[in-house]
Amino acid sequence: MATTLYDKIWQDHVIDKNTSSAVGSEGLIYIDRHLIHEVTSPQAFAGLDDKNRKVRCPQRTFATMDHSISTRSLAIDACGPTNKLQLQTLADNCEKHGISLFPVGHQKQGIVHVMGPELGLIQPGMTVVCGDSHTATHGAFGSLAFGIGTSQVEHVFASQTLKQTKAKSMLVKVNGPLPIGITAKDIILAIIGKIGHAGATGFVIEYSGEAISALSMEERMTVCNMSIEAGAKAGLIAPDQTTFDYLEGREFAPKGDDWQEAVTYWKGLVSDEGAIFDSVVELNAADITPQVTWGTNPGQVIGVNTPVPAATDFSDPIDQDSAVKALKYMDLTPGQKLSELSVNNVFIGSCTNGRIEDMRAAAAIAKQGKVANGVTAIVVPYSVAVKQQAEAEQLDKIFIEAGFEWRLPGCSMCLGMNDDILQNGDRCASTSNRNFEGRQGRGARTHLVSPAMAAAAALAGHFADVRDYQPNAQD
Ligand SMILES: CC(C)[C@H](C(=O)O)[C@@H](O)C(=O)O
Ligand code: SF4
Repeated sequence: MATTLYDKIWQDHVIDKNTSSAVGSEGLIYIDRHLIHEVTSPQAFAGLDDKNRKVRCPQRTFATMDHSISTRSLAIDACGPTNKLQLQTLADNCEKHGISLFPVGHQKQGIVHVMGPELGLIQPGMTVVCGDSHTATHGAFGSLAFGIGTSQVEHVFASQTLKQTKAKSMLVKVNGPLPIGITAKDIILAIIGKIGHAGATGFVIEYSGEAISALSMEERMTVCNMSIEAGAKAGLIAPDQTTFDYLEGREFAPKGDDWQEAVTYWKGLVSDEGAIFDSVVELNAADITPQVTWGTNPGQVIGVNTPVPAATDFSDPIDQDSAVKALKYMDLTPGQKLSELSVNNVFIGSCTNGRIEDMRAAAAIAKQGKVANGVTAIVVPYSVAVKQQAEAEQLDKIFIEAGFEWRLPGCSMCLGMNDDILQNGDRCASTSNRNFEGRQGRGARTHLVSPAMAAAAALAGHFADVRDYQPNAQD
């Protein structure tokens, strides 16, 4: 029978091979990689300690510091005693249980969803979990990756397994080549705009189509990262030559004969011709324009040249209600042009868009002008490796010269668990993935955009169509 990529990974990981792979079936699955950070691991470690248990597979578990760290200083007490305690607790727990930790200042430190791929820890066909909702990022490698709660973190620590319910499968096809100036971020925002922020609830999404196949690994990670913002359990992209080229030679990738054997296995990790999906959604890449969220969920999104909608534009009463609330919170008027909307903050970073390619795209715009008066713009690479690469390319100099701040890696203003917090009434063009009320600070207003769009907003002081900037500025 023709099966999907999701079915194949499920079947390869259910411990009892008699487990059904029908939607809704329950199975105990083996977990290949467990990633942890300072926020969701302490209670799980405490639970283990209470029961006198050990971490079953410390060699499959990797830790980093990302949420509670400063982007201005490497000192773990730079953001106060509570953050320091959280970070020190992670260090103590990793030491006690023999888990590799990449702390602040370490060459391999980065946001948890990036650290794994950069090291070659995430490979096609694996199951990957982390106590963090954006774990779906790793699906870009054709691995089944999803966020888990703290009690599940404890379960994985103790047993390296997890009870799971087989989700439904959704195929999202993005047909045709991507137009110039349109990025992976615009693709995923357009998808969420089409299906809604809960449109994939109960599903694992597989992304395919010409526009997806043409993406780099890092762009694929951007797409999969936001699967959760459509409500999906996970996002997947079948591995191909782009995946193998990215992985080859990375620290934890298989080597020699093991590499050849792995690639042979990975090549089979595709949905079979004729595999049945529970839902199929199609988009034409040519129709995608630079996206900007206007509301307070990532599905409330429009093209940069589309006027702000009115609640009455929506047919569903729930969407209408949510639009009324969002317009009020965001202080927007129906019909308003985004190009007339001033921003006073710009954040370029996060696990969605802190990649080297993002730094390059933003720098290509930044070199065309200066940050507008009254705008604070910060650029936060998502890992030490990206920071160093960007500095080797002198992108930091371009940003600083244009009036942006160049910071140390971490989650930063994506959710402000450090001191990168917006004030009441601030309006921010942000490359992160969530625009909920108060996400970047109480009363602050977040508009999700691509890195190039964020940089353009920084220079203009309001939203601007990145396609109006000179394309050859990237040279
Ligand atoms: C702090 C963490 C548990 C949280 C998540 O699960 O996603 C954070 O990363 C976020 O983006 O809101
Ligand atoms: S960058 Fe944002 S979304 Fe990503 S892990 Fe950190 S807080 Fe969560």
